[in-house]
Amino acid sequence: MSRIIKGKPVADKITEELIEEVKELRNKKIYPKLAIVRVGAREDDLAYERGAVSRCKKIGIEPEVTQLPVDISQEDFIKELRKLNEDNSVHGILIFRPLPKHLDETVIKYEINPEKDIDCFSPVNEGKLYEGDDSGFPPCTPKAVMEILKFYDVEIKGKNATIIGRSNVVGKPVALMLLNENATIKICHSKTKDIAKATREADILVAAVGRANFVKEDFVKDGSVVIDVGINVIDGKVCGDVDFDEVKNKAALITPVPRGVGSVTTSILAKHLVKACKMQNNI
Ligand SMILES: NC(=O)C1=CN([C@@H]2O[C@H](COP(=O)(O)OP(=O)(O)OC[C@H]3O[C@@H](n4cnc5c(N)ncnc54)[C@H](OP(=O)(O)O)[C@@H]3O)[C@@H](O)[C@H]2O)C=CC1
Ligand SMILES: Nc1nc(=O)c2c([nH]1)NC[C@@H]1CN(c3ccc(C(=O)N[C@@H](CCC(=O)O)C(=O)O)cc3)C=[N+]21
Repeated sequence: MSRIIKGKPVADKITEELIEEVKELRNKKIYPKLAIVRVGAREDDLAYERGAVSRCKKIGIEPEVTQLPVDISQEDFIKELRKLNEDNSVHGILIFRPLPKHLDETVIKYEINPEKDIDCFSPVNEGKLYEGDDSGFPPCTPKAVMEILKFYDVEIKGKNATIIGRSNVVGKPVALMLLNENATIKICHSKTKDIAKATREADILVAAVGRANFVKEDFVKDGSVVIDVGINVIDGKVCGDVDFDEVKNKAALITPVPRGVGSVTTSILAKHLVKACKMQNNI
């Protein structure tokens, strides 16, 4: 039977520190504000929005959601983004990804002000992440995964880590962060042949696919650590990428969904927002 490693204690620790920091800022009449940009109404975006808005309120950060139609043109999207870049009351901007296919992320990412880019969309922050320069903003979810591993004393050095998913938001950066901590990494994606073979050798398995119950018992090595990043909504219920009932008998440690990685992601997001706010106020 696995030990279930929840996100809550990790998120609570970060949240408590931030409550104090924000109190001090508010005493100085500085009011941290997060702008969230959502195009359409994807279920996973809505789950993030709920989590992020309630986390911000708990901490004393003002959340502001800009909701845009799913068929918005690239030109209009960029106009909205420029407004937020120029708005001095906004300290950080989170754009939910993936964006609909007709919006070109490779163009849009050059538009976001890197100083407000608290989830590593801008090539400036991507470059810093690649270089291991921590003056920028690494992406929140990969950072949340690393914080969970650290909190529960999981050794990374010398371990085999397999990641399913290679997006710029989760898969690729989490692989880079695990590599920086001296894991040996393998990245799987939709063109990978025999994913189960690649994941069975993993001491640490990170699932970021976006498909409910994708990871079955035969994907998992006995005694491994399974981190489920996926957020899927089935019949109105949030579930991950891992078939929890099957895998719970094999893994040593496993994160649940909900109340796993997602709750830590929102607290890292809040931490980045406070960092951006302080930088913009020369604190
Ligand atoms: N808990 C949290 O805090 C967060 C959760 N998420 C969730 O994590 C999941 C992944 O998010 P994100 O990375 O943004 O999603 P993307 O859709 O951008 O990427 C999904 C990745 O999974 C791969 N993939 C899709 N289908 C298969 C398959 N059948 N076999 C193997 N690989 C496959 C894709 O491969 P290819 O590249 O070849 O297309 C791609 O690399 C989503 O459920 C999202 O909601 C995301 C961010 C934060
Ligand atoms: N640029 C970008 N970065 C992301 O990190 C990103 C994104 N776009 N698009 C959408 C996905 C999804 N995602 C979630 C994060 C937290 C919760 C979260 O807080 N979940 C709570 C439950 C929330 C609820 O359902 O009410 C939990 O797991 O306990 C959910 C989903 C981040 N994503």
